[in-house]
Amino acid sequence: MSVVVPECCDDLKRERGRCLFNKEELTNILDGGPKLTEKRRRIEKMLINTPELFDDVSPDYLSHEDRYSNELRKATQLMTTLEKNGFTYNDAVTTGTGLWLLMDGNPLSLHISMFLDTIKGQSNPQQLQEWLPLAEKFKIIGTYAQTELGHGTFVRGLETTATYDSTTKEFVLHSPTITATKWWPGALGKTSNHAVVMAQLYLGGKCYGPHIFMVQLRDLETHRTLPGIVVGEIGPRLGMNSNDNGFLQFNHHRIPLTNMFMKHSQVTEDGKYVKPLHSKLSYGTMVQTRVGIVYHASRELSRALIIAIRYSAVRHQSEMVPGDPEPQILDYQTQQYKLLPHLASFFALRFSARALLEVFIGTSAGLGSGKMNMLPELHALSSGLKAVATNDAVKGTDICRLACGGHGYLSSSNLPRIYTAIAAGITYEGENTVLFLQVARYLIKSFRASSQGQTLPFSVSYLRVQPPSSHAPLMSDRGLVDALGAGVRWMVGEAERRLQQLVDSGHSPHAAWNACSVHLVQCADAHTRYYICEQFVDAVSKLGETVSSGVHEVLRQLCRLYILHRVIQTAGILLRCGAVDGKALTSIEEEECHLLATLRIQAVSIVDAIDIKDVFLKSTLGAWDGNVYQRIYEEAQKSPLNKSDVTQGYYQYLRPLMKANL
Ligand SMILES: CCC/C=C/C(=O)SCCNC(=O)CCNC(=O)[C@H](O)C(C)(C)COP(=O)([O-])OP(=O)([O-])OC[C@H]1O[C@@H](n2cnc3c(N)ncnc32)[C@H](O)[C@@H]1OP(=O)([O-])[O-]
Ligand SMILES: Cc1cc2nc3c(=O)[nH]c(=O)nc-3n(C[C@H](O)[C@H](O)[C@H](O)COP(=O)(O)OP(=O)(O)OC[C@H]3O[C@@H](n4cnc5c(N)ncnc54)[C@H](O)[C@@H]3O)c2cc1C
Repeated sequence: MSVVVPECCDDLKRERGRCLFNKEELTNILDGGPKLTEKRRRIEKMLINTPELFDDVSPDYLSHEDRYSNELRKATQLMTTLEKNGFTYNDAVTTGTGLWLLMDGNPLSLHISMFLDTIKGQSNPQQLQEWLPLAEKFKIIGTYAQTELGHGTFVRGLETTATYDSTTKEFVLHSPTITATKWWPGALGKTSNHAVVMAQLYLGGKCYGPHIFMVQLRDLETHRTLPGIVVGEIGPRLGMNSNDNGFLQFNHHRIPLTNMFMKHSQVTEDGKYVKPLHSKLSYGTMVQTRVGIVYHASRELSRALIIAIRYSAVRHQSEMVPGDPEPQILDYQTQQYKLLPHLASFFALRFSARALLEVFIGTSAGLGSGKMNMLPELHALSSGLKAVATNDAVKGTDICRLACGGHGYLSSSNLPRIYTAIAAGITYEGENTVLFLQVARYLIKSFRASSQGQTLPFSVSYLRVQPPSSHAPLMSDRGLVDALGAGVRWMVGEAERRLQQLVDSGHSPHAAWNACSVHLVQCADAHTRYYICEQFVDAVSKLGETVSSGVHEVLRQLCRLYILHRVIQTAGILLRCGAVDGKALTSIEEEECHLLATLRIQAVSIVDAIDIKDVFLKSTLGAWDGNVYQRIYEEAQKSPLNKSDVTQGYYQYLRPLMKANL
């Protein structure tokens, strides 16, 4: 049974008819300018015209092995299509487009991200010349092998050793225990023939801490594992099952001296160690990846929002007024409250991701000329934003799923897959609590430095002990952001006081730190969100002069909603430090409800402006035409169980049970 699909259902037509702003202009802002929109669309067109990039059968119906092969087929096709058409894999990553065709964890993602980034960021000139062309042309395929069975977070605790043998000018890589087994790296199991491996460097019996090594794992002709190496796949996971996350053990495996990445620290032929300019430069690939994850999280959240908001405009349920037709569920205030603050979050994250990228580019340029002073600021910002972005994207995506009721639980809605993919982001690339604790360390250090009269770097300058008083009226955007800043300053001051009190009463600084760590994580979260609010307000006010009034108004409303929501979430702290009073909070709550109703009218148009095509949304609930029920029904027909009326299971199990004398 198939029906003629209307261009777009009446509900969505009506929603789109109410649009009060120029969608294309908003699309351009989100992309970073009209040229980037145009480029993204060119890539999309090319991909859409490549049928090999699509699934014949939903991966849900494939075996574990077939899922992997199918994803590998698409990933390799994607890389060749991009290359042939004059684009790079980076174009597919930065626009999000290509990856959405593969997104259940694809076996080349670690190669095009962390493997290449390590080669670019950690190689000396000779290494770069040797490895980069090979990796860029896929002559070698690699991954980033750091985490072990026993340690992921605590990089200094890794157990894999790289012991230098000056007689042969080789490193001997070894996994001395079961817990030293590398565990988790994407594409390590079956795809990669190389890996960048984090291992403890030993010279003359002394350990110099974790360093990075280029290691060939498999023969380049036969793809068989090399002697001295055991490698395999770790088995099914919550999601991302089309990637071959792997394990790896070394048994006194030898690699040449020149395979240690030597841009920052070096080992000479006679086994002498040359220190890097900063001891954490070898963590550079992680920092770079965290910057990218902020974008990635915002993109995944936006996919979920498009699906849930379009569906909420199509779905009618219950009676708002007895006897009236069933309303669109988007008309319920509670539905608006579920979805619209997350829509505001998406914009906030997108603008913050851009600001972070600029800090990253600036810091990297500085590193090139030996300037290390921006590194702590970049580490704190990238850690905090990675944690907030993934936490919020996971929460927001799940709320989108719940907001779609039962149908959100269907695989064909694509919400479960978006959720499981982004859920991993809370853990990988630095578990979020751990990253927040790194931010907290920076906050406390900055707060103490300020007490001693030192000038603070820009992202923490508002923490200075005697800040200038805010002149903005409290209820203005700036006034509320200042109030949030005052709240964070109070929290950090309180954390510092508690730490000091514990130390004064005889606790060691480390024990005191652990005893305050719940509060410290809250400080880091609040600080990062304050930064995000600032970036959002700045971005909207800067755009003010350059964009049409309709677009500016929508952005202003989204920014306002983000700030109001944040103030309500932090009400307890803001009341305690006197930054707001109960009366102000009541009016903020009322304003938020009013804003939800205002934004609701534009909600479908706003998600349209995010401009993600149906082939990338892959959702029965979120397609442009709103033809939800027909799509769900047709997807169900593809279930292999529907191939026959009576399944084998009936003959094998059900019938014998029915015939048994129980
Ligand atoms: C994409 C999908 C695939 C996924 C892939 C993966 O997951 S791959 C696997 C991903 N795995 C992970 O992400 C693992 C997560 N774990 C880690 O990254 C590290 O173990 C750590 C950062 C938690 C601690 O590191 P540690 O024990 O070595 O350090 P410490 O705590 O003793 O602090 C000492 C000082 O160093 C400073 N500092 C630290 N890092 C940086 C930096 N990058 N830059 C600058 N500075 C940095 C810190 O602020 C402190 O400064 P202070 O206060 O003294 O001035
Ligand atoms: C899908 C996926 C893909 C991955 N891909 C890769 C990859 O390509 N390459 C790679 O090398 N690794 C990869 N990883 C591994 C990932 O980086 C680690 O899992 C991550 O760094 C967390 O480390 P862990 O698993 O040891 O967690 P743990 O550190 O054991 O965390 C467990 C709990 O302990 C808490 N905890 C730990 N330390 C502290 C502390 N100091 N203070 C307070 N609480 C603490 C954490 O907050 C958490 O609640 C991947 C993981 C996943 C899930």
